Amino acid sequence: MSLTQLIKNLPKAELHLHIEGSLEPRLLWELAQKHQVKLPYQNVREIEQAYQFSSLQSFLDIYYAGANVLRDEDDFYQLMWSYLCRCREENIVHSEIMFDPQTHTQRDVPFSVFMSGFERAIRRAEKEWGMSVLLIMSFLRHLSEADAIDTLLLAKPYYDKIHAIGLDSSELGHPPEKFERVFAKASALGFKLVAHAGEEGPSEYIWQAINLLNIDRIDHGVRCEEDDALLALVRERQIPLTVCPLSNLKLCVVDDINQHNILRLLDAGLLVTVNSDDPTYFGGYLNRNYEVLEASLGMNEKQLRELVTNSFKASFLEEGAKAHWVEKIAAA
Ligand code: HPA
Ligand SMILES: [Zn+2]
Repeated sequence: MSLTQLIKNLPKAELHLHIEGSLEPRLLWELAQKHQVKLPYQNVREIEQAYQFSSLQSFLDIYYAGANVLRDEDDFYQLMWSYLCRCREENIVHSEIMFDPQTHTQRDVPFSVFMSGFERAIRRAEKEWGMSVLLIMSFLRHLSEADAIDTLLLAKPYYDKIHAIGLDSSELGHPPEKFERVFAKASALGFKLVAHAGEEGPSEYIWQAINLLNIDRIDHGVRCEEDDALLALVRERQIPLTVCPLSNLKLCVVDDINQHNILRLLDAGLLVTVNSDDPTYFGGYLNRNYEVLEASLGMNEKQLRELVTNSFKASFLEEGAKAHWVEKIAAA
């Protein structure tokens, strides 16, 4: 079997996916018409052509503008449903999905609207094909810690629907230490913790995410390689990194995909995983990210199997479920 076929066939978990970053240009266009939101584009093609980025911020500006078409419960249902159907096609059997509540509450779209849309789609996918989904509520780091604390309080009626807390948006100038207290509160409430660190920001931000926020997992983290002591710690503690190759290319975190360090980190014994981040903006869903590693970095079958196995090991699934999928991968 070719590696491309094996990528398709293996059951996979995705651990770093922003649901707002899975908004397809066509749905964006349709929802803009539905709600009479004026877009700076004349058609779907022009939306696609606007997805050229030079930095994280240049992407975030377009990403937040796109999210502005999400207004009612059915919009959030359709957004989630489209991604989950894609998971089914790609054999992603488990996904830990981030959402940015502040992107919506700031526009007066309340928790009840987006949470019920998400939930309706998730229940359907669980029922129809047994997919498992966990939600990660992410704070926008360009906003204040007080705003994050308010958001944590607003989410109270939905705590049983949320598994983990995350931190995303503009990294530079917004270090993890800014959110130390709200992460401590979230931890006391029993949430798992993740944070974007070391994507555009320096390795110092990864230290802070580990030592001050006590995260269970680092999103991106590719810049850990710049600090030997950090690299050793991440390896020793097996702190998972949710790496997103196409995202790193599109946001110029790496100049060339041939220079990506993901396989070097894997071969050095780190618990690295492959993810799509914001697939409609970065040119590919999960399988495409694996395919790029084969085409550009020469990923072999052993490395592929390790990466896919890691996606379950690094997940927040219970040990029994992890062992189940690890066995399935070995047998496939
Ligand atoms: O890759 C990302 N980094 C930071 N914030 C984000 N919000 C969506 N995607 C990203
Ligand atoms: Zn991300």
